[in-house]
Amino acid sequence: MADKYEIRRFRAAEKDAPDYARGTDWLQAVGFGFHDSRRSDEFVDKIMAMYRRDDRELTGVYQTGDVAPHSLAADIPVATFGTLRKDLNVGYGRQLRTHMVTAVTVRGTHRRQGLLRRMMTEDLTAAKAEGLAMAALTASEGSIYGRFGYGVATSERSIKVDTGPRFGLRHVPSGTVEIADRKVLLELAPEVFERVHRNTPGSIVRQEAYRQNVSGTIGRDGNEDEGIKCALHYDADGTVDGYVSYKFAGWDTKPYTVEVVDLVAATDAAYLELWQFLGSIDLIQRVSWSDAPVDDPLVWALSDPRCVEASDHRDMLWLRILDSVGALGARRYPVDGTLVLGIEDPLGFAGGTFILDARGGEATVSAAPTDTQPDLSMDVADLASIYLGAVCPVTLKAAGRILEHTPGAAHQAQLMFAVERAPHCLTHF
Ligand SMILES: CC(=O)SCCNC(=O)CCNC(=O)[C@H](O)C(C)(C)COP(=O)(O)OP(=O)(O)OC[C@H]1O[C@@H](n2cnc3c(N)ncnc32)[C@H](O)[C@@H]1OP(=O)(O)O
Repeated sequence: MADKYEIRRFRAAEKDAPDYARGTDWLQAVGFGFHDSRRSDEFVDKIMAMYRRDDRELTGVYQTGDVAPHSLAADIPVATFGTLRKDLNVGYGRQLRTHMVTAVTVRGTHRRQGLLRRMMTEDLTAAKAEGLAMAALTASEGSIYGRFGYGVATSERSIKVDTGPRFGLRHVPSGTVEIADRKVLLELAPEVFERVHRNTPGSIVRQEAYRQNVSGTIGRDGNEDEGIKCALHYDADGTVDGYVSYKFAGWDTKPYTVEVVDLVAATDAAYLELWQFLGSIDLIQRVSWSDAPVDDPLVWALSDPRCVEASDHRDMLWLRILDSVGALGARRYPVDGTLVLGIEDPLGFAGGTFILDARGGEATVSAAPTDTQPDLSMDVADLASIYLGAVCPVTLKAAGRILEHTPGAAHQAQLMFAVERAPHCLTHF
């Protein structure tokens, strides 16, 4: 395979740079892999500008020999892989620089020849060599990434909220909500998100596309999205501490529905009061949101919790630990304790037996002496799953994924890996 394909890595170039076309070819290959329509040159320009702001690295796999007559040219990659780096909130406000993997595609006529495996192992090897302890992705299918050591670390779900007569929250507003021009979100969305990110375990800093999309500046087709509407929440001092970006689903959708595009609230009050606003929109009987938290205060604040119809509970953030000592040492632990963790890593990045000793919130992590018996043993993917406190080690033990050698160790891990509030990741990438 090595001589049939060549891997090239590069950054998105400036519009006038000679190698700008390399990035646009790469992007068209990504679009093809996800069954998108071919994007206009103007849209591609906008995406490339956003990629430059994120400082993404683009990886393409190219055919080295002659391509079949009439088929796509050799400079269109047969496989793509993109990466960017942002901070992950690992609980109690602590941040861990994370290698984010996205835009993974292999052209159908070149699939199952090991191209994904080659791109992934080379990329993770390079990230580890640069000192990163964590990689992350969001997956198109649940069956692909476990083999590479990724584990599900947060989940999300879709909700439909009945905003008819039975809708009502047990909450006395402390702030106010006003409608704004959607364009204000270009500036405000990153500011509000930054506050939310600091408060939310499992949150990853957002890529440039978010503020463009939620403000309707760059819609799904690359054009302005005039359907986007925006409401801002102000605290008692008049500071914007939350927003909702939303769209009306149209008069053909019954019951009449508003779809939440993005709901970001830096305080509990802002969250509930934005829902009070959504529940009060005239002519609307339903509000839907596809990125809702699994553990949602809305349900508990409603007088009638059955106003919320939840569906499609699904994996969201997948983590891949590249350095067990680095990742475990980055966390804060709410209870004292010592655990010896035996970690299997088929790719050889993070395996070994480690002593995790937590005192007063801080951890000391060290490689255990040879022949030390672990309290718990697990695959590196399972360590990733319990890392943010969203997946319970006792449940993974019950599932046969974590082996408990010391009675009570799984429960001890549950207590030690707990975080201050339910993890939720509002960043899709
Ligand atoms: C982070 C993201 O971007 S998520 C988006 C992922 N991309 C997509 O879903 C787009 C459509 N799919 C594709 O482009 C390709 O089929 C990919 C990228 C999923 C797989 O690429 P390939 O080059 O065919 O994978 P590769 O040959 O390296 O396979 C590696 C292993 O994964 C397995 N595998 C690959 N794809 C899948 C899948 N969809 N489901 C289950 N197993 C899979 C292979 O069987 C192989 O297993 P093995 O090593 O045990 O033999």
